[in-house]
Amino acid sequence: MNALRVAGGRVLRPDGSVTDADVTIDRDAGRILAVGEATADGEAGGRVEDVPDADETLDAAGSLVIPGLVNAHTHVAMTLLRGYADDKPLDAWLREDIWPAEAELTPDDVEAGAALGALEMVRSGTTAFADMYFAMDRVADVVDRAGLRVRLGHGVVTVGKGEADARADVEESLAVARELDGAADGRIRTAFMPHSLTTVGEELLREGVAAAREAGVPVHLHANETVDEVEPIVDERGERPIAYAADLDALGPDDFFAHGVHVDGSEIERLAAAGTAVVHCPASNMKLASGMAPVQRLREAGVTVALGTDGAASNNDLDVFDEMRDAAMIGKLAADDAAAVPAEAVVEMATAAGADALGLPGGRIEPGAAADLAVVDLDAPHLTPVHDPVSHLAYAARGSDVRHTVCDGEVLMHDREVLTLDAERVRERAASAASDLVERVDG
Ligand SMILES: N[C@@H](CCSC[C@H]1O[C@@H](n2cnc3c(=O)[nH]cnc32)[C@H](O)[C@@H]1O)C(=O)O
Ligand SMILES: [Zn+2]
Repeated sequence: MNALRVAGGRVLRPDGSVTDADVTIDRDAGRILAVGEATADGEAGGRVEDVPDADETLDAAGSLVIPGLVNAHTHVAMTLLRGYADDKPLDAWLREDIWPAEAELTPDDVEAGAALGALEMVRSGTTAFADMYFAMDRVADVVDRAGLRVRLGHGVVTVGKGEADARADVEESLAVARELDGAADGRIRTAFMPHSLTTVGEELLREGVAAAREAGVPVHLHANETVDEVEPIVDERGERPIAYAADLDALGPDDFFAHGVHVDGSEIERLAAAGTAVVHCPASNMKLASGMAPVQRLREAGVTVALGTDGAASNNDLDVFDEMRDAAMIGKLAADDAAAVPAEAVVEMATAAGADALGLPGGRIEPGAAADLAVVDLDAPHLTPVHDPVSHLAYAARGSDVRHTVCDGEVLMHDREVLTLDAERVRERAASAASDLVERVDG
């Protein structure tokens, strides 16, 4: 066996406690073998028996070992549009700026943007994400190379398209979902991804969801993001969006919806009963002034709530630490209660709940779990003193505090050096793709 030991750190356990422990990983299996009490010489010992000698050790002294963070909703190649169009509401932002720019994006551009996003995620301790975009074979290549885990899908938009183009978009999404599932040694999983309940017509939604059920892949879409999106559904159908989703058979236990900002009590009950997860994207919701998701109420009702950055054009970064802080802050404001959405809750949302929402392994540091973790350097002024490491994760730490990132037993970043991607090249390529893109759009 090839063993990797993350030694000498403090480990965040699934119950939210933090203990001094070494984490021993079976690299071949990509699994955590043991979480042992650390001894003076840094060897796993104490209560853990039969822990193999390490072939490689990652130093975690003075650091906090946490599950790899999960970014449960993004459009990773949108890093190319970071800062391209700001300060507009969703509908105008998409129609006036983003969609016209995306119409010019080539598969090479998507690959360049996805590589930049992957670099950003590895550097900030994210090991798994959900991605809705296009040219998904290119995104899959990047994920494979970067060593990350993903649930990806081709996003379908049918508004403004003719029947043939609309149908082809649905077929593309289903083909991606069928063909890429299980790629990269199983690190790539897929979903059918209609963009939203208003940007895809009813007939194609119904057909696509039925085909997704047949293929055994989940459904991921944007739901209840803005008032402007909820109103037409209510006006035309006389039912709320989540009821419409249920009517489409899109409200299943493996499905996960982004946003869930404007959900009423009946919709919260339906989501909870169906076991459909909600991906809260607080920064995007604030930036586009979409509204405040009722996170505390969703969680109290038993809905699995994960965290997502959404695309870098509405955030404007892919740092899940920021998302934890934003979720806690806006959650308190929305509930008018400083005790709402506490530190432990957002940490759980960014780890175990994220993995559960996406149906991916990871999210917990315990024997048998996927070896996906991040090591956060606590040796920094803004993290001193350490009264409560969980508080720091939620409120004070940032992505740049991550020293090491491990996914599926592979070290993706070691002492802030990304091993799987050439950081310099990735940045240069993305910057030049972005400036060429803007020239094409404006010219
Ligand atoms: N095949 C589609 C592409 C859809 S990908 C998913 C889409 O979601 C868009 N998007 C990004 N952030 C958000 C958001 O917050 N709400 C809704 N859509 C978003 C993104 O720009 C992208 O166009 C087409 O032909 O246009
Ligand atoms: Zn989105």
